[in-house]
Amino acid sequence: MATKENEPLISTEVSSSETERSARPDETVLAARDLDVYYGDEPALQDVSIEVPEHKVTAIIGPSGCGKSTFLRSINRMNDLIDVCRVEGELVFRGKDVYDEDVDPVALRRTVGMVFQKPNPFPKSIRDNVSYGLEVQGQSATDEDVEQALRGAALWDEVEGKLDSSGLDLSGGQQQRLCIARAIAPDPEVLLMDEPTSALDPVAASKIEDLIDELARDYTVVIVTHNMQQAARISDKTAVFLTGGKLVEFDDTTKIFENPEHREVEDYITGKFG
Ligand SMILES: Nc1ncnc2c1ncn2[C@@H]1O[C@H](COP(=O)(O)OP(=O)(O)OP(=O)(O)O)[C@@H](O)[C@H]1O
Repeated sequence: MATKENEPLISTEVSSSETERSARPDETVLAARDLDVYYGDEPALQDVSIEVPEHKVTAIIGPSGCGKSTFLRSINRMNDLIDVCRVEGELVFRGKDVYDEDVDPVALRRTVGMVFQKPNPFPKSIRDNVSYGLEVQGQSATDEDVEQALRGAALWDEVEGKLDSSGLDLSGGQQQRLCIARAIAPDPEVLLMDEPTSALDPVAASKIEDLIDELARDYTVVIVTHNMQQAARISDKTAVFLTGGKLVEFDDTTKIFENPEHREVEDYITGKFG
């Protein structure tokens, strides 16, 4: 759908590191091919095909109930925990279908970590929260591992010297960065983030956005967000799901926000529906 020249629907100003990232060629690390997901007989995703590029930020946007979280949970098989959920089609990570019988979901979740909407640290010390990320995978965590993960989550400077205090005593934004530290401790390749800033105040949210930009240097990030400005600011690629769990458009973020192909996408982005 063409828009008037020089009139983007949403401004997609990018930071310098995003420009560096955008200049890198896309190398697919994760691909959904004709993916269908059902809850009982109800389809939540229909015929979704998408190629997620390595070390870039891919945003998943769309109205409530269109299957964004379902898609994210399909990638690291969190949907396995829902009895009525059934997956058809392919979800290939580094050439291997994650639904193959010989894939261990726990090992998969080490490589494909997840951060949720509401910060959910355990009622344990900051150190134990981070160590858990490794210990759940059967590895022990050294002080260096803990420091490295906290540094990676841009939290170290705020918690150095109080690693034994409770993770629950941190602010909401710090708790979310602690959850990110827990997710990156086992050194995953992919980080799935399900609306990671929607429970935070704008300052805390902005810190997480900056952090996501940093994280994309080391990890491939897939983020679900309701906030279109956020998707425009931080992502390289954007996938737009619309009602019925269909992927309507997937392209460079600038293209999606400045000149989408589909009228439904333009209507969604300009707030005409959704
Ligand atoms: N555990 C479940 N059991 C049955 N149906 C479910 C379950 N989880 C999600 N659904 C249904 O699947 C569809 C997609 O839900 P999903 O949570 O993936 O959408 P979403 O786009 O992430 O929504 P939101 O933006 O509101 O979080 C919805 O119709 C929802 O009701």
